[in-house]
Amino acid sequence: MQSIIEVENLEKLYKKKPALRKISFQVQQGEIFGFLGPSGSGKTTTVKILTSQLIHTSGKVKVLGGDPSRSRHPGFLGRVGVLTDNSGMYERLSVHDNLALFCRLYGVPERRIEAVLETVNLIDDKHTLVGKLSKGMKQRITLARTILHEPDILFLDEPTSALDPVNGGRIREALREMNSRGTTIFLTTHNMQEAEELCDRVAFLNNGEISALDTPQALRLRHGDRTITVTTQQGKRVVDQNEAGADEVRDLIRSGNLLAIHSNEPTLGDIFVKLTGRGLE
Ligand SMILES: Nc1ncnc2c1ncn2[C@@H]1O[C@H](COP(=O)(O)OP(=O)(O)OP(=O)(O)O)[C@@H](O)[C@H]1O
Repeated sequence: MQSIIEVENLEKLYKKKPALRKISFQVQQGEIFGFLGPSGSGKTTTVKILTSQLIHTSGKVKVLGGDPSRSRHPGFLGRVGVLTDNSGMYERLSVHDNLALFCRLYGVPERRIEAVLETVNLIDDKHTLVGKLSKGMKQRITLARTILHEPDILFLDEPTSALDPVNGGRIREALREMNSRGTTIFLTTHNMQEAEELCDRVAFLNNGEISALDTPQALRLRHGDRTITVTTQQGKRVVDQNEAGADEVRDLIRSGNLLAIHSNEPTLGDIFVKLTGRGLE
């Protein structure tokens, strides 16, 4: 697979104070890459550097083969989508008319409007004024605008923060659909459940440093304690996942005393705390 983002020893100082401390990572084409970290860990700073909104202090950054800070290299902006908090929508225009404006701006045919509204599940609100939309719907029309020009990479900074579970779920569904059609997604979040659900790989960012980077499954395997909890009529008991534990579980099944078995796999949030000594919130 090909790297679509390459970051090497990236450092960012704000007035001599480090926000990113020489981090390195690569994102492969077609993946959903999660950047997880608590508030102030450097997620937004990273997204801004990768999308040419901020200049880094030192290190190498390549997005789509070029340095975003220097070049706005040919085709860069046309191949990248960035979802930010600021919707920039006209409240007195309908959903359709807002998107039609952006179609003209991007040089995209208006037939794309139907397709993006399908993706974000807003087709029934095509003629609703943006000012009348709920917060979750506004977030979805902003996503629709971001993907009008079919970007190769989509950068999302906390896309579902402040959304209720239903609207958050709709955004995640839309992201999965876009990813299945080939869009690479770089997602920052402090919502570890969102990361577990969506991401092929995750990086843990803490205080401007990457403390782990792998698939959620590999992280769980590496940091799990390989035990299971069995529930019997007498209560709960933790059993090691080894031969002695297997004998114990077999005996419980034979005796008819076993009520439930649960794996004790850690969540990404548990692993984050274990590695960094702090939570994600
Ligand atoms: N313009 C700025 N000037 C000075 N310091 C800044 C500036 N922007 C960010 N910082 C500092 O850099 C560090 C990283 O901030 P950043 O916004 O990248 O973190 P974040 O992980 O995105 O946090 P959040 O989840 O709260 O948005 C923080 O200590 C922040 O105070």
